[in-house]
Amino acid sequence: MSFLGKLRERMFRSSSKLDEGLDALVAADAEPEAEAEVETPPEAPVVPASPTSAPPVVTPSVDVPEPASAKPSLLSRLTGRREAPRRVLDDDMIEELEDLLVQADLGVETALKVTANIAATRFGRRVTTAEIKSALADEITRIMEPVARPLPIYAKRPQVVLVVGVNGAGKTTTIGKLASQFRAAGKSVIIAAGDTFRAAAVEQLQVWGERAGVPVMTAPEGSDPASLAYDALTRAQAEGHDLLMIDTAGRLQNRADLMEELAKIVRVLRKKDETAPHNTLLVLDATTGQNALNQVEVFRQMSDVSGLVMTKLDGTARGGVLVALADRFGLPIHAIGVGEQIDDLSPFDPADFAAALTGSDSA
Ligand SMILES: Nc1nc2c(ncn2[C@@H]2O[C@H](COP(=O)(O)OP(=O)(O)OP(=O)(O)O)[C@@H](O)[C@H]2O)c(=O)[nH]1
Repeated sequence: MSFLGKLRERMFRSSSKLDEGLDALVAADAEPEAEAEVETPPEAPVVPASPTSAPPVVTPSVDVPEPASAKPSLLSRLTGRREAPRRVLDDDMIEELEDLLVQADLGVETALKVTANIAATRFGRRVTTAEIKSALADEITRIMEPVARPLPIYAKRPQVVLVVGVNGAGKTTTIGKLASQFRAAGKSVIIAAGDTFRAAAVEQLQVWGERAGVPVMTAPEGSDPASLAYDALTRAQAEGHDLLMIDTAGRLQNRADLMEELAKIVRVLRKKDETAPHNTLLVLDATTGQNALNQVEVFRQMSDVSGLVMTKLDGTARGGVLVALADRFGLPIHAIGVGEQIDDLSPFDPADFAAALTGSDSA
């Protein structure tokens, strides 16, 4: 199955609220085709309806508005098939679209920006659901394109990747998936189980290490994570590994302690390599919706976050938060998690994501 197919199937398996909402948006107030009378924007040229032309092809990039009072095409009258319902894009519809986007976790700021851009070239026009979905997908793609960047791989060996995020966000799983992908790409990887306070977290990482075929360095429960990080970097250098991935604790309950713990890990890593860590990956759980924005703020205060991985995009209708994140922070999005299996981590493709989120066919 193509990535888009898989993403679509998984991302909103439980419910595609935005997709359904957009369908309802136009259908709710659709005008009978032949009766719609709206004012054509004065500056817009009017395209005469040709009696022999096919039903209008809906493309968001066409700036020429539909004639407001267009009758059903000859083809649709002959075949008796209904054309797609249309609704005038007016203030009411824009407001409803904004609400829909806010509900889909794009956040108020991003929702307003996106709808304003859609309205800029279409206000007063009679639009179909497909046109709105496609326009929305284009806007989302435009926001996301600058941030869609795979985890950079440097010539520097070992490249140290610090992985941060709250408990349960999917750090361990993501480290396992990434390690497996890097191994498949011929890189040698070593993992350090830096959440030394939770035996279960260490065990889980060992399971993932086995699955990925990658060694996992551990330390006794309750020992200093910075000391483990130091030992792990020493070993990675001695054994010539390409990548060292360091898991960390995610106890936000005691923010000051966590901040000190992360700072200390960075300090000791720099004793061995002053350029380390080379990446600080923040793992976020899509199902937390807008809370993910707060987590970025908090972790940016605690560490030098260089990129994001968004997990659990399968089966949530809250994936829109990724758009808000891209719009607000502009941090690179390296990958997205779409399941619990080892190969369920995909590079982030903005057009595919936008198509899956909106239910559009434009990708
Ligand atoms: N559906 C789904 N589940 C995921 C994904 N990524 C992680 N999970 C699940 O989320 C749960 C938490 O993942 P972990 O990797 O243990 O999270 P963590 O951040 O390491 O959490 P702690 O070990 O508590 O610090 C596990 O049950 C994973 O299987 C994903 O992309 N999709």
